[in-house]
Amino acid sequence: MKQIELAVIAGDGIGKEVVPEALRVLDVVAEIHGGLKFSSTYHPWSSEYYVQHGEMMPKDGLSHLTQSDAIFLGAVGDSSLVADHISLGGLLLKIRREFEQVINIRPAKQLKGIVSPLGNPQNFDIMIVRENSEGEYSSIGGRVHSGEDEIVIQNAVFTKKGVSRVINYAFELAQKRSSHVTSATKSNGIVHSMPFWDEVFKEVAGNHGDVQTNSEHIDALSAFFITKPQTLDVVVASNLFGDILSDIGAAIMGSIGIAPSGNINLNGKYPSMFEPVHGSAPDIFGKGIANPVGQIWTAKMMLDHLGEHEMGRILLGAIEESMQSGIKTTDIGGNSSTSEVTDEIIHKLRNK
Ligand SMILES: NC(=O)c1ccc[n+]([C@@H]2O[C@H](COP(=O)([O-])OP(=O)(O)OC[C@H]3O[C@@H](n4cnc5c(N)ncnc54)[C@H](O)[C@@H]3O)[C@@H](O)[C@H]2O)c1
Ligand SMILES: O=C(O)C[C@@H](O)C(=O)O
Ligand SMILES: [K+]
Ligand SMILES: [Mn+2]
Repeated sequence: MKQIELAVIAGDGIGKEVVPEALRVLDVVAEIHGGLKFSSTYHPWSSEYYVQHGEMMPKDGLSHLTQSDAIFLGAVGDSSLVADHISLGGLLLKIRREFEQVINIRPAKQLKGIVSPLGNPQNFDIMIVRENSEGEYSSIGGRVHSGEDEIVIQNAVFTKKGVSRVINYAFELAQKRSSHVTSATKSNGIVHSMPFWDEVFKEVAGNHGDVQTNSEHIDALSAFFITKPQTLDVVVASNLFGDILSDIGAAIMGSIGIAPSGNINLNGKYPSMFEPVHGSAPDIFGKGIANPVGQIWTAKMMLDHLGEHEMGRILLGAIEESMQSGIKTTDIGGNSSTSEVTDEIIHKLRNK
């Protein structure tokens, strides 16, 4: 029996609704597999936890996660309780950084049974490779003086190590796909970091002669996601550009509610973390209508990461069959509840 230890952080808002649903699905996956068992350790770290304890997680919180095979997270953020930069900084971004989850992979492709809002979507299949540890998300800078004299500085950090690492990852991934990498740049306006990004991209491209490349400014590339997504394969981007592109990728698939992601640790020192692209969606929390597909597809990515590719393939098939049968939440044009969608996915899984 292969025992998989999961550290589970449902977090805030709809994270608390979709994580239990995906765990229900994973238990069925284990049952069908026959030789697999998930054992979950739940951590209540969230904005509510902050209100009670004055911090998003205990001081030794990370040490509770190190032994797990993977971290399975929902969403973090409840600005009615804690400012977003405190809640995300104290939990989500802290885990990404301290566990050296330096790459964030976010697929955007058409799923059977889900209608893209694009008029002519032409079967796109994109993988966004987002730098996940530095760039625009660096907490370097500060605020001085006040009122009309206030000065605010936010620095972006781009290291040779970090940039070449994410670009190399993108090229290696492209070699397993359609062998094409698009770089998201903005070297016409951001005059230090982005020309540097372009140089590193060229250098890495030179070592991967079999991979086709192009480089697009982020504004134009954002539009290409809408006008010609079928021309994109792997898209490599800095932390902020990758964040924005992944919401566009989710939108052209049909909803932010279905997009999955993996925060990948490459050096094996710490576990990787899997979470949907979406946040805590306070506008729909508590209504039972959150789309669980993002969290369940995320579970599929986690299965792949844990070497269970066959189960991952079966799970994605079950998601697509459920969507084709019309059991969907309202964000993708259905009228089913969160748990009805999960039940249908489980039903399809059992009939595979
Ligand atoms: N990785 C994360 O944990 C993460 C990601 C994004 C935002 N956040 C946080 O979440 C909070 C809300 O942020 P936001 O509103 O910018 O983004 P959001 O992704 O939570 O919501 C954006 C819109 O998408 C809808 N939506 C999101 N997930 C859905 C789902 N599963 N099913 C159906 N509809 C869904 C919401 O109802 C909302 O209309 C903030 O505190 C933010 O900081 C966290
Ligand atoms: O990384 C962020 O900015 C948080 C959230 O928007 C995400 O995409 O995970
Ligand atoms: K999330
Ligand atoms: Mn985001």
